[in-house]
Amino acid sequence: MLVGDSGVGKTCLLVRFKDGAFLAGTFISTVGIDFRNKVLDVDGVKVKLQMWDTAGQERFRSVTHAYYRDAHALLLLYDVTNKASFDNIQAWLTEIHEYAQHDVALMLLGNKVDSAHERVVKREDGEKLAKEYGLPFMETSAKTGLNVDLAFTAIAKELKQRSMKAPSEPRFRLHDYIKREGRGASCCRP
Ligand SMILES: Nc1nc2c(ncn2[C@@H]2O[C@H](COP(=O)(O)OP(=O)(O)OP(=O)(O)O)[C@@H](O)[C@H]2O)c(=O)[nH]1
Repeated sequence: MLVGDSGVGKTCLLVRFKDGAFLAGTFISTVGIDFRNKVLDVDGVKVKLQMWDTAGQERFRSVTHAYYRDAHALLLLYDVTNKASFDNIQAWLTEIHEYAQHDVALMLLGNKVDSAHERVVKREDGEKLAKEYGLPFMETSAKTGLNVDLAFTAIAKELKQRSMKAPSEPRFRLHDYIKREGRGASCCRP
């Protein structure tokens, strides 16, 4: 499930991952909730991701609350060109702790890094916040595709590991994976 303020790029990130395209131009805000499926091959196993795109607007909050409970993973986004969206991350985390399962896989993403001139949230600020909460963190761009596949693949690997419960397999470590694979990605252990 993708969550975060309105306009941070949740729908665009999802469309980039699903279809490899970027929705440039008019911003059409999500109404309520929407979903898309994608089947991934994760180390030889087919993983079907059902990805829920939530509306960031406050007026739809009660709708999205109902979906947290069933989410296995959450991508929490802010927009690096919008300070308020970053400042609101703590409020989103409070909401997540209230409504989501306590062991939900959670990742923090700072989106729109292609807009270098408009950036107001430094990468280090994202890293610091992620470290504070023990979250894996990456900067992404739905426009260029930077780290988009990586974010979803890392989550898919984590979910596959959790559902297979194969003790013989080496434990998948999401933090280490994104640190190794990410372009400009970083991770922060608690
Ligand atoms: N430059 C740039 N623009 C982006 C990026 N991702 C999204 N946008 C733009 O940001 C605006 C909002 O994108 P959406 O994906 O609709 O935002 P959202 O988070 O789904 O918004 P809500 O549905 O209201 O919650 C659109 O005009 C997009 O074109 C990105 O990575 N880079």
